[in-house]
Amino acid sequence: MNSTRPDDGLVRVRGVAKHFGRKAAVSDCTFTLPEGSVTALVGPNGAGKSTLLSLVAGLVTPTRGEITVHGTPVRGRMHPDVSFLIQRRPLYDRITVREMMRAGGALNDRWSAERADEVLDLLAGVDRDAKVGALSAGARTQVSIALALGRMPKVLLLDEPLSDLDPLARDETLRIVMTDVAERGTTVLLSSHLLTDLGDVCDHLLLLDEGRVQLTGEVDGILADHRVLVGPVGTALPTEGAVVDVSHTSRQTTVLLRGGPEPEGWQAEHPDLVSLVMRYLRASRARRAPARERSRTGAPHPS
Ligand SMILES: Nc1ncnc2c1ncn2[C@@H]1O[C@H](COP(=O)(O)OP(=O)(O)OP(=O)(O)O)[C@@H](O)[C@H]1O
Repeated sequence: MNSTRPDDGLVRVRGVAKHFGRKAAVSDCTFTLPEGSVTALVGPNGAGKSTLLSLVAGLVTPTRGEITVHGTPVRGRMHPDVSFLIQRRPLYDRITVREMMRAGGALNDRWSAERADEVLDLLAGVDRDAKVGALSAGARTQVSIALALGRMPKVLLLDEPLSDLDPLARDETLRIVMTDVAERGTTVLLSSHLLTDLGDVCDHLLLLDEGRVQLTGEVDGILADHRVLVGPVGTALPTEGAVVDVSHTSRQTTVLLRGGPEPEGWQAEHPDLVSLVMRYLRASRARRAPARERSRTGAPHPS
């Protein structure tokens, strides 16, 4: 019986940190992934996304904190309900797709050849007799996803599944993942820098910066909690809510505001996912930039 209440989330991460020597790759991360949710994991290079995915997968042991899947701790071992597609698809190029699938069956205690086959049959289908090394980047990704889903996971972790793919292959890869979500209610955590591709498929967002969670929750709620304000240069910044990012042209100032009432003197609208994340990323870069850069972009000084 599943002892996890729905509002507990299928995946729970509490106070998790991971240090590599003196470097904190992930610090004090707390979030939940509700069952059946599709979460975009975004953040600048080096934010800790791959480390966080490896922690949830159980491939890396946290320095502090606890991760559970379905109430069972994940610590230093791959959880049976989790599949992880790592960034560099580890496939054997010299064998055929059929042999690769057989290897998948031999290496996993729980394996559905039928499920893996279904994934290979999606879209144009993958030739089982082709050598893995001869496949296109899109077909390689499809084989990797077939191997991941053949394990019948409840949680699918994807690290940059769309990198190196052309727009059609990106779209098709996301369709394969979303088919699994629709048919089996799989919970997905997916890291990517390709924000426009994520907007259509992700209902939750996890934004990391310097190893820390900046935003987490339902996309709709996060967007509703933010406003993009546009006003003439010199308009006083809002005093309520949190100013995330400020940018100027010669005539107008644009502000990303989190929370607070709609301020007077500004034109306000809620951002879309891409503009929200872009403004957080720019604010993050400005925080790390020298003071000279901060004064050029008008970004707020780190508090
Ligand atoms: N095995 C390791 N040993 C030492 N440092 C590491 C190790 N793995 C990651 N790091 C460091 O931890 C930080 C986070 O790295 P990580 O790869 O998780 O970031 P990321 O958000 O996935 O980056 P990218 O978008 O560039 O893939 C970086 O500073 C990285 O250099």
